[in-house]
Amino acid sequence: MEFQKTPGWMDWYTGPSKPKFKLPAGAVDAHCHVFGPGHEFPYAPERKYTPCDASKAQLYALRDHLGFARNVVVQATCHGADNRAMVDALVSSGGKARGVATVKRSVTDEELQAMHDAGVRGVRFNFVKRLVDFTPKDELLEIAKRVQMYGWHVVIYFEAVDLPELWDFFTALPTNIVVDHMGRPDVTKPVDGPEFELFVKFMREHKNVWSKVTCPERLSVSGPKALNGEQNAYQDVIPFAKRIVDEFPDRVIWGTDWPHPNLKDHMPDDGLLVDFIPHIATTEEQQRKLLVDNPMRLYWPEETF
Ligand SMILES: O=C(O)c1cc(C(=O)O)oc(=O)c1
Repeated sequence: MEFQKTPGWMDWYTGPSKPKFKLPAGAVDAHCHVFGPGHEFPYAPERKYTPCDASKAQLYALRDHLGFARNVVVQATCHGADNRAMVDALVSSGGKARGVATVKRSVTDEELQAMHDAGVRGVRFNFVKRLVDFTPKDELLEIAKRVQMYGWHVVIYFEAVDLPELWDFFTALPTNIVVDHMGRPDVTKPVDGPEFELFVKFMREHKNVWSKVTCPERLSVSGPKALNGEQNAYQDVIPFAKRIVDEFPDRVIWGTDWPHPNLKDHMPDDGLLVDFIPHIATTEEQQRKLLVDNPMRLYWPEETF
């Protein structure tokens, strides 16, 4: 099957630089995706965008180039609840990748068990309206209760303005919760203003809530962009991510978000994105927790003690 990319689609950056920041041994890229390839793993009919292909081989080449040891491959919305491309990436990783799936209420126990055996450790609930159609909350709660039996967690993706309305649902979830991209704060608002304070309160009052301190390239308004050797990229995102790392050092993880779906302004050099990390996790201890200890606890708990 031939797929036409969404008009204006930005492809991932080829030939990323080598990071200047040396990742700690065993670092995990805990948020990335595979797209297709479409001829092998067709994009879902209900998708809201059609991406360029981004294969497992290309993802794992990037892992090695940047110096990561492992990946967490998160089901992208362009594949809907058809997890084959993501699961295929996991089973061909030699144990170096685990995953987060998207499932419907109709998923069977056998399917959940097969995904668990392949390395899936979470499900993703998406509330970003441009990416998915609405799923009723009682369905999601039912799914959360079922995956809890496998020790999985729930990844949630939402916009900061929607947190008040989603609060009661999120705080009723029985599993660990991992928030994508810090709940997408509007970084033109103050880091200690009411919107971000609500997110901090969410984490402070609920010890089962973790955050990915990811996607400065999506959230930044001021830049500068992670291109052309820039070592001080995305200045306006730093106070937000740093605040979360400082206050919750044991509940944060980091990932590239490669291949960066739906960027409109620029495609970052992934090597320079890695160089963003020491601006938000400023001590060696914070860096080790963010990149190794925390993602290992969530995704490879059997290897930690
Ligand atoms: O902001 C986005 O467009 C986006 C999309 C997806 C996805 O389509 O799964 O995943 C992400 O992490 C971010």
